[in-house]
Parts: sequence; C-alpha cells; structure tokens
Amino acid sequence: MPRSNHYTGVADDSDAPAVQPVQAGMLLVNLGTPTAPTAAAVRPYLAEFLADPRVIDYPRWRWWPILHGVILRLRPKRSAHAYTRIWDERGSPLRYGSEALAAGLQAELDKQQPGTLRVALAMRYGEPSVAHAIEQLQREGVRRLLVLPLYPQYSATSTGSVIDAVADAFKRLRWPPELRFINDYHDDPGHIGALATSIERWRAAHGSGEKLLLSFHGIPERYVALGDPYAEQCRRTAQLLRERLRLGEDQLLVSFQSRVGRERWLQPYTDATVRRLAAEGVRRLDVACPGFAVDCLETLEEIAMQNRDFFTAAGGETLRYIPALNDAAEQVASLAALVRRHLGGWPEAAA
Ligand SMILES: C=CC1=C(C)c2cc3[nH]c(cc4nc(cc5[nH]c(cc1n2)c(C)c5CCC(=O)O)C(CCC(=O)O)=C4C)c(C)c3C=C
Ligand SMILES: [Fe+2]
Ligand SMILES: [Fe+2]
Repeated sequence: MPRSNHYTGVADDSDAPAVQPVQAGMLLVNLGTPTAPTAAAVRPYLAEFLADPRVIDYPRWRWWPILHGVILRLRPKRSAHAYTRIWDERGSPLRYGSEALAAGLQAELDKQQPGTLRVALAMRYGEPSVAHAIEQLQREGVRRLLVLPLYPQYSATSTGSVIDAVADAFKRLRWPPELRFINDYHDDPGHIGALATSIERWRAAHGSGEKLLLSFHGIPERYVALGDPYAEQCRRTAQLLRERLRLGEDQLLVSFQSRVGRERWLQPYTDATVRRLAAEGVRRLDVACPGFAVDCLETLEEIAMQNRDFFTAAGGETLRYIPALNDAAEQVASLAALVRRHLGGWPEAAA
C-alpha cells in the first residue's frame, strides 16, 4: 500500500522501513551528461541544455527555429562521436566521477559526525533531476538544505541555472526546506590548496612541462559585459594558483575553451593558445582545467585529445593533461570543510 509523503504529496511506494530522519541535507549539482554515446541519447540532452535561457539568452522566437531546425539535426551526431572516445564500461566520466565524489564526501562527513548530513547528487540537465533529488531528500526527512553546484567559479550560465532549477523545484513543494547556496568557491584557500597539491604531485610523478596552461570553459564575452563575474573569478583562481605554485606570468597561462556558435567568447581561446605556444617553440606543455571539479567530455576529449593533436600538428612534442580533482582525498577534504563552514548555525549539522 503506497504511503503518501505529507510534505510533497508524492507517493512513496517502497516497502523499506522508515529510516531515522537526517534533518540536514546537501545537494551536489553537476551539469549532466547523455545516457549513452549515441545521437539518439545526445539529442534530448542537448535539447534541454540549449533551451535553457541562462545558457542561450536569445529570444525564443529567434532561437527556436535555429535550435530545432539546425543545431539539433547536426550536433547530436558530432557530439555522440566525441562521447564515444571517452565512454568506458562505467559509462560517462562526468556521471561516475560525480557519483564517486558524492560518495567520498558522504563518507568524509560521516567520519566527522556520523549520520548528521545526507549527501545527494543531482544533474542540472537529465537525470537525476534537481527536483527529483530534492523530493527524495524531503522524503528522508531533510528540513534544511545546502546546495553546492560543482562549479568553482560562478557564472549565470552554470551556477545561476542551478539556482533556477532549485527555485522551480521549491515552487512545487508545500513546505520547502530551509535553503542555503554556495555560489562559488573560486578563491577558497582549501580549494586552491587542493588544486596546487594535485598539480604538484602530478608534476613530481611525470616531470614538468615547459609551461602550465590553465584552460577554463568559456562563455560569451557579452555575458561578462552584462555583469557575469565568471571571467574575473577564473583569473583570480589562476592568480592564487600561480602564487601557490610559485610560477611566473610566463610559466602559467590562462585560456578559455569549448566555444560554441558565432559570438565572441572569452579570450584567449585554448585552441589558438596551444597552437601559438607550439609555433613559438614550446615542446612540452601541461594543461589543467581547474574550472571542472570532475573530468568530462570537455577535459578528456577536447583537451586531452583534440588540443593535444592541435599542439603536435603545430610542431609541439607533447601536451599532457593533468586530471581534475575528481574524488581525490584533497578535493573531498576541501569540499567537506567548505560545506561544514556553510552549515554554521544549523544545530543538527554544525561541526
Ligand atoms: C552554448 C553555450 C554554452 C555555454 C554558455 C556553456 C557554459 C558552461 N559549460 C560548463 C560545463 C560543461 N559544459 C559541458 C558540455 C557542453 N557545453 C556546451 C555549451 C555551453 N556551455 C555544450 C553544447 C556541451 C555538450 C557537449 C557538446 O556538444 O559539445 C560539459 C561536459 C558534459 C559531459 O557530458 O561531459 C561541462 C562540464 C560550464 C562550467 C560553463 C560556464 C562557465
Ligand atoms: Fe558547457
Ligand atoms: Fe566541447
């Protein structure tokens, strides 16, 4: 006999005994990824992503015919091919990497204070949706919710869109939980320390290239002109890392990747930068992507494969990609500390 949840009215038809309610919850949110590396699976994913007005802000009457008439006919096939290059027996790296990070964070927080904070994972596009994850947390008795989008730098196109999804989910709840948001952690000393440690460890094991390029996901320049703090936060992260790693301006460079469409995006572009460096005589280039908490298509395919090929075709010898923090102990520890700090004043979950 299905029990009806008294907060949401959502039927809960599991026969599992009610567990001890954990009153504080946190939701990690990442971008989302297709369910399979096929055009048929990539199409609905791109349709949801590219219909988000936070991502593409053209008026609907202008954008819809282009999206449905051109983009969704051509891009799914091309993207699916890129996804086949990074897909493995565990599925999409963005998905299993995010799941591993969520599990690591739950274990770390439980070690500090058993059973006080429930960690859930949602995807902004696709499943598990933000609304679904919040309903599930409420069913488990969560009355206070902390949301951590897995984007160290705030952008309206990424973090802002997660805020929209949470707001939409809350509209459907009769008694939503108390809510907090971590809008960004681009200059969090624990996070910068985790990045620096992981880059130093990687370079100690593999040797250092002549230069280190930090490649961030781009956004249209127009969004920055309209007040998006993203570019400034990327540059700040890079500056703090440069200081921690004791590198000069000529040894640590910044660029922006993953441009889509015809508008001008943040400069300099990553592809142009790796070609320029090769042409200038750089033989061995290391690239890290500190804007990505977890490895994904944009790091494993675009950087570690496409841009590696651009670099060698332009005369470079090796481009080596330094992996994202993923579920490494440093990232688990720095995010656990960040989360604990944001729980201050919530009696059942404070450190
Ligand atoms: C078209 C506009 C896009 C904006 C603006 C944008 C901003 C943005 N994206 C990320 C993080 C990720 N993006 C990923 C893939 C991806 N991004 C876009 C477009 C925009 N992103 C597309 C169309 C795609 C899909 C793949 C493709 O067809 O090329 C991913 C990886 C997803 C995966 O499955 O692995 C991430 C992560 C940020 C942080 C951001 C703004 C700062
Ligand atoms: Fe993107
Ligand atoms: Fe891309």
